[in-house]
Amino acid sequence: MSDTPVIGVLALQGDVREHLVALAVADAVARPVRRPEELAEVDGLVVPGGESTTISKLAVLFGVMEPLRARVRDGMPVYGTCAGMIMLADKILDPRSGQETIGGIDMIVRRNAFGRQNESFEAAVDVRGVEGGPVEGVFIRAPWVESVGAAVEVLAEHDGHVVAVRQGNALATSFHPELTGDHRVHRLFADMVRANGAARSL
Ligand SMILES: NC(=O)CC[C@H](N)C(=O)O
Repeated sequence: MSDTPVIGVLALQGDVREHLVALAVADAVARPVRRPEELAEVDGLVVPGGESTTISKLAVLFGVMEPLRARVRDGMPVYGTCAGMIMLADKILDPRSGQETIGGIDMIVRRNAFGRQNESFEAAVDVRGVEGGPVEGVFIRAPWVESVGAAVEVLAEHDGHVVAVRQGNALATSFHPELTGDHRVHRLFADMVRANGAARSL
């Protein structure tokens, strides 16, 4: 892999375009991914925000769910925002019927958790590993992380709830940095993809 990683955005449903733009700003080559052949060609993957039940069902329909699980198990860097965070949870509370996840992060996530209190809101969030002050967290019917296993690093909390985590090469945020002009979290992820590529070519 050259210094410019190729990062896919799972393009089944959700805010794919915004992630493609954010990744390009973060000096990655960004591509939509729908099919297993496209997944095989990327160095890392973003799972966007949207509606997690729909993304789950379409992933099964497009035959990409098992390949996604295999690549995440194999250590491909992956970043999920909002619905994407839900997709990366090993377990979700109150899943809709037929809703599956890719998994990869040992956490239990509650869907629409902030929604009951506050449908959508913005808040300054300090994210460990992101330099230069808090990021603007855009929360839209956002999940929160109810509990995490020992291998999971908590990167941020809001109102006493965990909203950003990392486990190895998997990163997830409840909020949507792709909807702001501040792409520091995407840079952090692009750096994770670069570091993973460098480690593999040793
Ligand atoms: N902004 C979002 O991605 C919302 C996620 C949505 N509430 C879900 O459960 O999938």
